[in-house]
Amino acid sequence: MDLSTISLSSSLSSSLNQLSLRPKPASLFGIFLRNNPPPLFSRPNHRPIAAALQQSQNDDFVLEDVPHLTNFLPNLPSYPNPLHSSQAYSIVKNTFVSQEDVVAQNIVIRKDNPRGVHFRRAGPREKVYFKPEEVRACIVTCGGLCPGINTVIREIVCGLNNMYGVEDILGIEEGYRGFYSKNTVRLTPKVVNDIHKRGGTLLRTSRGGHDTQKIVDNIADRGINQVYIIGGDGTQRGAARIYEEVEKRGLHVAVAGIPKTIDNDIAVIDKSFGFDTAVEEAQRAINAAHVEVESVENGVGIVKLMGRYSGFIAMFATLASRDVDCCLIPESPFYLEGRGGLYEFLDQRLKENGHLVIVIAEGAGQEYVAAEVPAVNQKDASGNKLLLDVGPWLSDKIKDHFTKAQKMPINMKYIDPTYMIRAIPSNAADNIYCTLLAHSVVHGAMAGYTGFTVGPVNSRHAYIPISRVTEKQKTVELTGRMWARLLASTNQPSFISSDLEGVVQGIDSLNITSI
Ligand SMILES: Nc1ncnc2c1ncn2[C@@H]1O[C@H](COP(=O)(O)OP(=O)(O)O)[C@@H](O)[C@H]1O
Ligand SMILES: O=P(O)(O)OC[C@H]1O[C@](O)(COP(=O)(O)O)[C@@H](O)[C@@H]1O
Ligand SMILES: [Mg+2]
Repeated sequence: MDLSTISLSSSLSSSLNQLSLRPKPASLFGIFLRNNPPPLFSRPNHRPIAAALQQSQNDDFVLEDVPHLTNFLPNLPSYPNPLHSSQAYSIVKNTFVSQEDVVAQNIVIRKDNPRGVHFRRAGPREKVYFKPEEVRACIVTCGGLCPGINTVIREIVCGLNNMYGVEDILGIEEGYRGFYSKNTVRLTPKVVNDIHKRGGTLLRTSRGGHDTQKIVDNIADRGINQVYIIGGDGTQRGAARIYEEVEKRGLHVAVAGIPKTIDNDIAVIDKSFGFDTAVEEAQRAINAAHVEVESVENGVGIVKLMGRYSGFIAMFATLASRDVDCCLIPESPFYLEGRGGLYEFLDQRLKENGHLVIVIAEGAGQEYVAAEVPAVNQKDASGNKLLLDVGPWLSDKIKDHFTKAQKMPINMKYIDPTYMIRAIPSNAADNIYCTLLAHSVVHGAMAGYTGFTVGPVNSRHAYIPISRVTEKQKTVELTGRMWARLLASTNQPSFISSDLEGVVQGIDSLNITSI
C-alpha cells in the first residue's frame, strides 16, 4: 500500500483501514457544500468509478460522493422536479432533500474523533435532469434469488410512474445477457401490480453473460436513458462497468444499482433486503429440527443455511430461535476433535438435554470437506466458487462419532431448507424496505446521479459509490459484540485457542463493516 494515500490524520483509527486504501483526492477542498449546481466537482479520471472523495476545509470531514451526469455532460439542462405538483408530496414540509444533507457512516464517535466518512442523503431533489416524457427506463435482475426482488421491481415501476409520470419502462429478461439476447417486456403499474406477493423475479435472472460493450450498445440502440440494476456484489461490479462505458461514450444515461443478496454480505449498508424474511423462514426450519429431535431419543438435528462467505443468516436465525446448541459459520474456523472441539461440546449437550440442534452456514468447514471429498475447483457462470456440501459431510461425521466412537446410537435429522428460504415472497418489513430502496433509486436517477447504489446507512438512506459496496464483502466480525452475543446465547465453544486469537484479530481488521 502506498502510504502517501493516507489522507487523514492518524487519529482516525476507526476509519483508517478504509480511508487509507483510497487514493488521495485531487485538490477538492472547499467544493463540498456549494449549493448550485448540485453535485459539480471534478472527478479524477484515473479512478474509474471510485467515489470522488471530497474533503471540506476541516480535514476530518469526508464526503464520498457519487458521480453526476453533469460531470461528463456539463451542459445538460435541468427541470423543476414534478413532485412540486404531486398530490402525495404537496403537503410534505420538506419535500426535497438539501444538497447539503449527508449521512454519517459512523454514528458512534468520541468527542475528539474526526467526523469521518459521509454519503449523500437519498431522496428527491429540487431539480431533475430528465423530462419525464423523455425517460425510457429499464430494469434488470441478476445473480441468485432473494425475497423482495419483485417488490423492488414493482416499486421502481410504480414510483417512476406515480411520482414522476414516467410511462416508458422496459424489463430486461434473464439478467445481463438479456440486454443483447432477449426482447424486452413492457412494465406498467398494472403488469407489476401483484408481483410483490410472489417469490423469485418476474424478470428472471442469470449468472454470467456480462458483456459491457454489447450491453451498452443495446442501451444506446434501444434509447434507454435510465438503467436500474438489481443484484449482488457481482452485479454491482457489472453496473460499474456499464456506468464507466456510458461515461466514456458520453451518453445521457443514468446507471443505478439496488444491492441484493440473501447472504447480507454487502458492505456499508445496514442490511440487504430479503434478509429479515430469510431469517424468519430459517427459524421455521430450525423449529422443525428442534421438534423432531426433542421427540426422539438422542435426537441430533442439523440445519444448513445459506451464507457463502458470511454467516449472517445462521447467526441471526440462531440468535432469534434460542433452540440452537451450536452455530457454525464460515468466518469462525472450528475443529472436531480434542479439548474445546465440536465433539466434546456435543457429547456434553446430548448428555445434558437428550437432544441437540446444530446450524451450519453452507460456507463453513469447506476446508474439511475438500480434504475428504475429491472435487475439482468448480465455478459458476459468474466465476463464483461452487461450494462443497458441508451439511451431509457434518451429518456423517457426527453420526460416526456417536455410533462408532461413543457407542451411542443417535437419531439424526438433517434439514436443508436453503432454496426454500430464498424462494419465498418478502415479509412486511422487507416489503417496506424494498419500497424505500426503489423510491430512493428513482429519485437519484431522476436527479441525474449515476454510477451509484442505494441503501440505508445507520437507518438513513444514502447514495453510495458502487465501488464502496464491491471492494469488500461484509462478514461477521468475530471480535464484534454480535458474535459474542451469539456465543453467550448458545454457550458453545468459540473454537479459538489462544494461538489462533492473533490470527482472528488480523482477519477482523480487514473487515470494513462489523455487526
Ligand atoms: N467483475 C465483474 N464485472 C462485470 N460483471 C460481473 C462481474 N462479476 C459478476 N458480474 C456479472 O454480474 C452478474 C451476477 O453476478 P453473480 O456473482 O452471479 O451474482 P451477485 O450479483 O448476486 O453477486 C452476472 O451476470 C455476472 O456476469
Ligand atoms: O443460485 P445458485 O447459483 O445455486 O447459488 C447459490 C448461492 O447463491 C447465494 O444465495 C448467494 O447469491 P448471490 O451471490 O446472488 O447473492 C448463496 O447463498 C448460495 O451459495
Ligand atoms: Mg455475489
